[in-house]
This record gives sequence, C-alpha cells and structure tokens, in this order.
Amino acid sequence: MEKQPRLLCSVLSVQRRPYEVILNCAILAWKETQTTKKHTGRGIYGAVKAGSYYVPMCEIISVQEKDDESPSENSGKWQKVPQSPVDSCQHAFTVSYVERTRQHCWRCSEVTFHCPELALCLLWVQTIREQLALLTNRPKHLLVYINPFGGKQRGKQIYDHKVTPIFSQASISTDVIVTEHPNHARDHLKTEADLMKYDGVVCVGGDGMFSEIVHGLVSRTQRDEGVDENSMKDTLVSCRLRIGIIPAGSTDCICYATVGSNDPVTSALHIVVGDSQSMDVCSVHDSDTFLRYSVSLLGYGFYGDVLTDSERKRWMGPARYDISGVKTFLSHRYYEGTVSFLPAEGNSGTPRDKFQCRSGCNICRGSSSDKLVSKDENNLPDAERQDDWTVIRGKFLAINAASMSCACPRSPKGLSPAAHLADGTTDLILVRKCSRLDFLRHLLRHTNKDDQFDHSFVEVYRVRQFHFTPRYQDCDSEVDLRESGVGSKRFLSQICREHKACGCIQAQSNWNCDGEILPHSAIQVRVHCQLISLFARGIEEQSVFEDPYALCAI
Ligand SMILES: CCCCCCCCCCCCC/C=C/[C@@H](O)[C@H](COP(=O)(O)O)NC(=O)CCCCC
Ligand SMILES: Nc1ncnc2c1ncn2[C@@H]1O[C@H](COP(=O)(O)OP(=O)(O)O)[C@@H](O)[C@H]1O
Ligand SMILES: [Ca+2]
Repeated sequence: MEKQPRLLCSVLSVQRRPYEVILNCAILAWKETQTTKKHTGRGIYGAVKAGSYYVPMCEIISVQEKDDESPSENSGKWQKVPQSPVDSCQHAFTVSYVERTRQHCWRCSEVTFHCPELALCLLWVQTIREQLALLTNRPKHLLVYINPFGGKQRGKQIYDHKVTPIFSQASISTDVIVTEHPNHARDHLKTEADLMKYDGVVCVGGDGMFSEIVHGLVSRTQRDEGVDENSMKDTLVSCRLRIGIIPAGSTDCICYATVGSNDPVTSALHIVVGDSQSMDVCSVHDSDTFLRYSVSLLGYGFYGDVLTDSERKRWMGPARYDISGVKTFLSHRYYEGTVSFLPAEGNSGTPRDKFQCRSGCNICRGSSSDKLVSKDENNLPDAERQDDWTVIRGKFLAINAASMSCACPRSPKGLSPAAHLADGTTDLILVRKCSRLDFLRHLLRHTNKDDQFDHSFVEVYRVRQFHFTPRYQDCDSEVDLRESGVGSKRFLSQICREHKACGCIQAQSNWNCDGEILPHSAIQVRVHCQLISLFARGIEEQSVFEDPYALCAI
C-alpha cells in the first residue's frame, strides 16, 4: 500500500490497552504500544508482541462520539483510581466498519477508542468525518421500492429490521415505496419519480423486481435522451443512477452473482460504501418492436417452461421452482428452430475459460473502452460484420443466454461460470435433443463442480448478438411432424388448437427473461455493454475473503 501522509497520530486506548492510532486519507490503523508486564516468578517482566490492525477508509461506515460510562467498560462495583494516561481516558469515539465473515458476507463491526481529553476525542471524530465526506461515491439519498410479495413475502420485514438501521447509521435518507401491484415500480420510475433527487435506486425483492427497476430506469433514460428503444441499431445511453439489490426473492441470482451472497446486510453495506459494478444489458426485440431487457438469463425451452409452469404455483414460494423443475424435466420437451449469432471476438475470452469474472475483472475493464460501439479485434463495428454471423438449426431442449454467470444458491457457479458481468457479451448455450439421462447429467452439473459444457450435445458460444426463429412460426404453414413423434403430416394450425387436449408436442416455448415470462418465440437480442451500474463490486477473490483486510494484523 502506498504510504500516505499522516493526518492524526495519538495514543488512545482500546479495551484499556494503549494503542498508537494513525489516520491517513486511506486507512485508520491502530497498533498496540504497551509492553505488557508479565510476572515470571523471578521478578523479571517481559514484552508481549504488539497487535496491529487497520481498516481502509472506504470501508468505514460511520464514527460516533460515545459516552464513556458504558456498562461494558465500567461494569464493576467499584471505580479504579486512574494511575496512568490509559486509565484516565474519559472520552471515547466508536468507529463502525465493514468486517468480512464467511461466504462473501459482510457485517458491521465496531471499535471504540478512548481519549484522555475531550478536545482530542472531538478532533478525531471531526477528522474521520471529514475524510468520509470526501468519499463522493457514497449515496446520501435513495429511492427504495419494496415488493412485499417476493420470495417468502418477507421483503418489508427484511428492509425494516436489517437494512434501515444500517442506512440510518450511515446517515442515508430514503424515500420508500411499498409496491401495490406488478409494474408499480417500473411505471413510477418511468414516468413519475423525480430522479434528480436521488443518488440511487434500491429494490427489495427478487430478480423479477430488479427487472422492473432496470426497465423503469433504462426506458426513462432513453426517453430523456431521445433514443428510440424500438430500433435495435440505436446505441442505448447508460443510466446515471446506480441500483442496489436487497435480496428478498426466490432465486436472487443477480444479487448472488454480483456480490457472492444473497444476504441483505451484505447488500446494504455495499450500498453504504458506495460500491459500483457496471453490468451488461441485453435488449430483446421482435423486428422493430422492443420487447424487454435482460441482465441475467434468457432461457428458451427448459428454463422457459419451468418458469411458465412455476407462475401457476406462486403460492408455494421459492419451492415452486423445484416442483416445476422436476415436472419440466420429466416432460422432456424439445423445440426446433434456428439460432444465428454474431460471435464475440478479440480479447473476450471463451465460456470454457477456467478463470471467472471477479471484482476488478480485467476483461470487463478492457471492454469499457469499446462500450459505445461494439467492435471486433479488426475494429469493425458489429453492424459491418454481416459475414461473421453463424447459423445453427436443430432440435433443442434448452437455449440459454447467460449475460453473467447466473450463480445462485441452487447453482453456486451458475449456468455459465466464466461469463462476465460487464464485457458486452452473453454466453449462448445450446442444449440439443438428447436422452433424459444425458440431460439430467447436464443439469446436475449446474449444481456441482463438473463442467456442464463437456457433453457432445452441448455447445456454447460467446456472442454479441443472436436471433432465434422457431421452426413452426405461424399456424398457417404446413409442417412435417413425423420426426416429432406425432405420426403423420398435419397442419400446424390443427396442432396448435389440439395439442393441449391430445398431449402431442407443443411447437413453441416461452422465453424466461430474468424470471419474467416473455410470451414470444422469435426474438433478436443485442448486448449493450455496461448499460447499468449496481451498488456492488463483483465477487471478491477468495484470498481477500479468507484473509480479511478490513481488520487484519499488519
Ligand atoms: C431436475 C433438476 C434440475 C436442477 C437444475 C438446477 C439448476 C438451477 C440453475 C438456476 C439458474 C437460474 C438463473 C436465474 C433465474 C432467475 O432470474 C429466475 C427468477 O428469479 P426470481 O425472480 O428471484 O424468482 N429464476 C428461475 O428462472 C428459476 C429457475 C429454477 C430452475 C430449476
Ligand atoms: N405489490 C405487488 N403485488 C404483486 N406482484 C408484485 C408486486 N410488486 C412487484 N410484483 C411482481 O412480483 C413478481 C416477482 O417479484 P420478485 O421480487 O422477483 O419475487 P420472486 O423472486 O419470488 O419471483 C415480479 O414480476 C414483480 O413485477
Ligand atoms: Ca456479459
């Protein structure tokens, strides 16, 4: 760490032991100074090795003056007569800071420094506050939307009990809206909210609720900037406001994949310290009609069918996905169609890479300069790479586009473990028709450490754009369904009318678009590099986590 000039340096006491406490603009450090007297039985006193600690300024949450007569410090029945400067410390201040615990979870921890004089105590408090005020990336005023019906319907409780105290401690003020119906948050952001008042928007809920916020903010930004969302060719304008996610949904994939956990306190602390993580957003069109945005999973076939079935079981809460997952797996439906895509080239890596997108990812950082026009290594804009499109026809059990890993508690490394949060690409995973047993093997690899792409029936490509067209696109065309096991040649129009009753194949699936059903089959998708930002920093390397630097021996 670069040496910074000291702002303050004093001997203060922590738990009745003297520490040399140093403040510079990057860290607060405290190092034990006293040579503790130990009686050896022979009249000799020895020195105990001093402990040193530091916390980065950017991870200090707040500083408060403290009444020194706290019961924890002076709980005895009698008061000791002060004999040394340490014993006479009457004034104190408490610093709250981020502490890393297990599995990428953060907690709020505190340390109290006792000072011999009031003036010194006030000087410390004021200087730390001044340093915190220089951290301009921290939000001061937030707009919060709570979905009271997401996940286990505990959104409001989670916010009131776990998040509000942390925001108050960090002096963050909030306007809170508890949503009353689907799309309440989206429409409020799109048309009513006075966004200039806020430094960020927070959603309390699951991926569906996050999707509402993204739609509200992105659409509002395009409208304000005069960008036509219906035009696939238009470059979208990035949103000014960062989004915070307090996980209170069923899958919480976006929170899990950007923070490393689905813990509300951790997410609240990432908001407080003003973290920032850019994210790609896919726009989904049907010809010249804008349909939706997606930041995590666009899934046709298996994941589309799971979602469609699970919506009817919403009353079950998160367990609906397990029931619908098994049911959809047993139905073993496949869908025919054509996938065409524009591969990502240059330094974008591949979905089979062994390294994963982590906090400060170099690949994502490198992509930010290309963000306005997506180009390949020969510097050709996507629009001029018409010859580079690849076309694949087939029968698919699943077509998944993962714009990020899609890691979640059900699948800790995600659908595409090497996908990047902010590289301007999505990983297109094609699972061709195969036996039930093979498909099960593939699905189970989402839940363990084995490579889910290492199957002959699975292909994966890193792409900037893709199109999907189902084979049976409209009900007037004559099709041959013998291969589909239906028997003889028929008209699809008949099948569309009859398949529900007769149990024959369903010609089309729906897209699962970040957990929302998109009742379209033919779509065109384009990735917009780093269109939004989250109050997150990406998943920290395990080494940072196992050897926490927020409070560590130095
Ligand atoms: C028969 C055994 C199947 C085992 C498959 C396990 C694989 C699980 C991978 C899950 C990846 C999920 C990607 C994220 C999707 C979410 O956006 C979406 C909505 O979340 P939320 O709004 O919080 O409810 N969740 C889903 O689509 C659930 C998919 C579950 C599939 C079993
Ligand atoms: N007040 C509300 N009543 C009903 N549905 C709502 C409300 N607010 C938001 N929603 C919708 O609930 C759906 C699921 O929300 P989400 O928070 O993602 O929970 P889950 O993870 O359980 O699916 C989203 O489609 C969202 O639009
Ligand atoms: Ca990406």
